[in-house]
Amino acid sequence: MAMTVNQKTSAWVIGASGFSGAELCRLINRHPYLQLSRAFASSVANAKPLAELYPELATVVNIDLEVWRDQNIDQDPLPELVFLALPHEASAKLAPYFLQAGVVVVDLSGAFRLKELNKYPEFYNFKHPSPEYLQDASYSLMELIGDAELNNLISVPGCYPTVSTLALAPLIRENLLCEQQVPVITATSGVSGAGRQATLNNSFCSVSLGAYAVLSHRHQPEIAQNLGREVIFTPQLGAFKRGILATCSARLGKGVTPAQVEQAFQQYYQNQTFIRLVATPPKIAQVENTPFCDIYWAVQGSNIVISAAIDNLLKGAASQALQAANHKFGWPQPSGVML
Ligand SMILES: NC(=O)C1=CN([C@@H]2O[C@H](COP(=O)(O)OP(=O)(O)OC[C@H]3O[C@@H](n4cnc5c(N)ncnc54)[C@H](OP(=O)(O)O)[C@@H]3O)[C@@H](O)[C@H]2O)C=CC1
Ligand SMILES: CC(=O)N[C@@H](CCC(=O)OP(=O)(O)O)C(=O)O
Repeated sequence: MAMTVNQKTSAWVIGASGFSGAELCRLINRHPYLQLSRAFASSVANAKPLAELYPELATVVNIDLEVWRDQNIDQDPLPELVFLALPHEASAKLAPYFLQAGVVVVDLSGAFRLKELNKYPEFYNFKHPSPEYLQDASYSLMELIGDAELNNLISVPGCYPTVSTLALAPLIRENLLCEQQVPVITATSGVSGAGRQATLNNSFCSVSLGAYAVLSHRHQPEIAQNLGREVIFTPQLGAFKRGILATCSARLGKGVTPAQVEQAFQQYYQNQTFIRLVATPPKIAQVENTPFCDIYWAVQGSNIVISAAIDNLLKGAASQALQAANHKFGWPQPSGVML
């Protein structure tokens, strides 16, 4: 049975020891309508106060992490809302149990983002354990879904797809891009995008600006699905902690003017709290630790370059997840999101 604590809606975070999960705990902790009732890690070593893993949260978020066990679903009073900040395959297995118990699931992984089942073995390297949920999952790029209702399974967009889609969607939806020319997206992420688990590739001495997963990254089909057309997407890893800067280059359709481009961006985003249309190319520092996506564009003849930036752990993950929860439960969009 779902639980409401002190008039607030009860929420769990599973994966709270990870980077996105910890950000979520921080945001939920001061959300006016949500109560962070429990938070889970997977390893016994992380069964400790969250602030011991993230000292900056000391006196800010007072919660002890518990070790997640599947029996929690059958044995414990359940929350109304659960955030899954887990590896993709773990989310794909766990989400159905909560859904069957009537709990709203906000999943930060890629487990339910793609509608085509056969993309999972190809891009995620696993056979999907719960394919029947793929079509029902609501993909929550909030600035582009308008007033559409969200189902009980909410799939939060990936970090690169968030910034890339927000940069290109108004132009594509308004039919302003040349059909024959494939948009090219090159995006550089900070190392926190790879999660908290230390590996040689993300260690301090190894990271040096470079491309990876060229023409094979799992976010390519997600961006293409969002935009309804092919893109060339190249992710890069940069030697900084957090943030993504995406550069999108494309060709405008015949006769399309800079004024039409301006109008498209204004029409889509002028009332969106978390999009800022900026007059100079954004820098990562201006969006770091914020829930904003900053978008700049320049047109020369029929060429257009859009430069957009987000914080991967907030707009690319935790704050965007809260935007979706706010929409689902009918709370004002900025609740718990605006810093
Ligand atoms: N980092 C980013 O920029 C973004 C991440 N995401 C997505 O969010 C999800 C979390 O990412 P991130 O925070 O980076 O990941 P981390 O690697 O930092 O954290 C993963 C979390 O999941 C827990 N966990 C791992 N396996 C299991 C399991 N089988 N059952 C229960 N808990 C488990 C870990 O616990 P423990 O620490 O104890 O092992 C940890 O709390 C991923 O799907 C990721 O793709 C989405 C957008 C951006
Ligand atoms: C720098 C880095 O490694 N970034 C991750 C993407 C970030 C992420 O967590 O991906 P989702 O948004 O799909 O969950 C990667 O390329 O796999």
